Amino acid sequence: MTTIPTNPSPMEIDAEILPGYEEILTPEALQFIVKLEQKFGDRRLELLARREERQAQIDEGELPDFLPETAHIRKGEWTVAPLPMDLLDRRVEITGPAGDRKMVINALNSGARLFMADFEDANSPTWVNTVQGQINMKDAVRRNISYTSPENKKYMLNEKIAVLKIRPRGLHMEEKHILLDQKPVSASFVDFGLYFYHNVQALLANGTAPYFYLPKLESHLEARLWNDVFLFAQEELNIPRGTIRATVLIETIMAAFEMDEILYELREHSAGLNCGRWDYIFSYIKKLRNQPDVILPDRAQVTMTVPFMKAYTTLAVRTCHKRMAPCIGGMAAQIPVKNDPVKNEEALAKVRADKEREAYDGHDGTWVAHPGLVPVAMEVFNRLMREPNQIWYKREDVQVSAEHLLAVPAGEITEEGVRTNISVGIQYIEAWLRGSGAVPIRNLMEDAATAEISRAQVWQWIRHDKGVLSDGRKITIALVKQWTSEEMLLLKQELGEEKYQHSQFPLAGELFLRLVTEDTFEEFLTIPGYRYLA
Ligand SMILES: CC(=O)SCCNC(=O)CCNC(=O)[C@H](O)C(C)(C)COP(=O)(O)OP(=O)(O)OC[C@H]1O[C@@H](n2cnc3c(N)ncnc32)[C@H](O)[C@@H]1OP(=O)(O)O
Ligand SMILES: O=CC(=O)O
Ligand SMILES: [Mg+2]
Repeated sequence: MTTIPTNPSPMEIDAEILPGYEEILTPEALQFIVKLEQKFGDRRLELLARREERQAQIDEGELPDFLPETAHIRKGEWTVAPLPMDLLDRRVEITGPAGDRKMVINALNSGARLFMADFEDANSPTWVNTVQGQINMKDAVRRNISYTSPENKKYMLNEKIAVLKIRPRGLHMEEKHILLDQKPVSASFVDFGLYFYHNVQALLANGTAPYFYLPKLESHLEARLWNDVFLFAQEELNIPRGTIRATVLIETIMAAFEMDEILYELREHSAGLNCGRWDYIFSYIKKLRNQPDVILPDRAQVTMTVPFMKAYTTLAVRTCHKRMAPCIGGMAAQIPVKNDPVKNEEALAKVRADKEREAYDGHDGTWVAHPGLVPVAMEVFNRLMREPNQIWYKREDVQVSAEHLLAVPAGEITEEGVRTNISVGIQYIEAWLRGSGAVPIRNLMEDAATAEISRAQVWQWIRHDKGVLSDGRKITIALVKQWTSEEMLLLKQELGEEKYQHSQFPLAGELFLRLVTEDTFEEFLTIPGYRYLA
C-alpha cells in the first residue's frame, strides 16, 4: 500500500506503482480526484440507489415512460451550445481500448475523424490497463507516443491524426486500487479526473479540448451530475466554462425516454448523443426482465431494424437535430475476416448496409471497430452525407411513442442461439479476466456490452414462461448446465488440455453459470468479474 499525502485525508494506492505510473498518480492529480469524490461521491451513490428503486417500480408494472415533470423541457425551444470546429464533422469515429498502446497509435492514424479511447466496454479494467491507458492518453495528447512490437515493428503518429475523445467507466464502477478513507473511489471520477487534470492545458494548446463519451446513463439526473462535475473541474483548473464537450451514449432503455432532458442538462457541454446499440439491447432485457410479456429471440435476430431499435435510433436523430446536436450511430459487430475473401466481403457488405441505414436515417456519423472498416464507413457517409453533418435533416416525420420504444420483437429461440450465447459469453469473460476487453470471436467484435446480452438472455430464457425453444423444449437450469459443460469441453478440445488449464476458462465458466442461474440478476457482469481481476 502506498500512501499519497492528499487533504483532508490521504489516498492509498493498493497496487504496484510500476515505472512511469508516478507521472500519472501525482499528489496534485490525486488531490483533484479527492475533491471530485468528496463533492460528488454521495450523489453518485444516491443516483445508483435510484436506479434500484426504479427497477423495483418497473417490476411492479410501472413501465418506463416520458416524464410528466419535464414536459416543459421537451416542448421548449432551446439548443445546445454551438459545436467546436473539430466536432462539426464526425462522419467516422473509431473506438478501441485506451490501455492498448499499439491500438491507440493505429486508431489515431486510421483515417477516422475521431478516435474514442475506451476505458469502458472495450477495456478490461485491470490496474495496468487503467494506468497505462492514462499514460497512453497523456503521450497521445502531446503527440509523443510510440511503440515497438515484439516483432520489432515500430509505431508512431502520422502527421494527420484523429481527434481524441475518451470514454470513462460508468457510474456503477469503482476503482478498487485507489482508496479514500478505506473506500474505493468512483472509477468514472478516476478516468475523467486523471485525463482532464493531466491534459486539459495541452489539448487547448493544440486547438482542441477535453472531449468525452458518457456511458450507461439512466436519467437526466445522472447527466446533471456529469454537468456539475464538468463545471467544478473547469472552475478548479481555471478553464473557461463550456470547454469540455460530452457525447452521451443512449444505451439504456431508461435514457431513451429522457433524451431531450439529457441534452438540456448538458447543453453548455453537449456534443450530442450516440446510439450504443449493444448496451441498449442489454438494458432492454435487464430492465424488463420481470415483465411476463417481454422476451427477446436469439441475439442474431435482434437487429437494428426490429421495431424497438428503429424507434429509439430515429427518435435519437430527431431529438438531437431539433437541439442542433449531432446524433452518432453505433457499432456493427462485423470485423474484417482474415484469410477468407468471401467471408470478408460478406462482413464488409454487412457493415456497409448498416452504415447506409444510419446515413439514410439521419445520423451524423458512425462508429467502426477496426481500421479496415474506416474506408467502408467513410465511403458511405461521403456518398450519402455531402455536408459535414446532417443536423439540418430534422426528421419531423418520426413519431415515436412509449409503446414503440417498448415493443417486443418477434422471432424464435433456437438451441444454436442458446449455445452461442453460452460459448461466446464464456470466451469473452475468459479474455476479460486476462485483461482483454475487446476480442474477436467467431469473426465478430465482442466486448462487455455484447457479453452482457449473452448472459442476460440466458438468465431470462430460463425464468420466463416463454423461454421455450422453437422445437418446444423449455429452457431450464439443467439444460443450460448441460450445454455449458458441452461447450466448455469443445473449448478445451480446441485449446488443448495444457493451455486450457493455464487459461481463465474454469473461472469464466463458473462465473457465467452463476450469472445465469442465480435468481438475483447482477446489474453488470463487470461488478462480480472485477473481484477476480488483477
Ligand atoms: C459495444 C461497444 O461499446 S463498441 C465500442 C467498443 N469496442 C471496441 O472498441 C472494439 C474495438 N476493436 C478491437 O478492439 C479490435 O478490432 C478487435 C479486438 C475486435 C480485433 O482486434 P485484432 O484481433 O487485433 O484485429 P486484427 O488482427 O485484424 O488487427 C489488425 C491490425 O489492426 C489493428 N486494430 C484492430 N482494431 C483496431 C482498433 N479498433 N483501433 C486501432 N487499431 C486496431 C490491430 O492493432 C492490428 O494492427 P497491426 O497490423 O499493426 O498489428
Ligand atoms: O457502447 C456501445 C454499445 O453499443 O454498448
Ligand atoms: Mg456500451
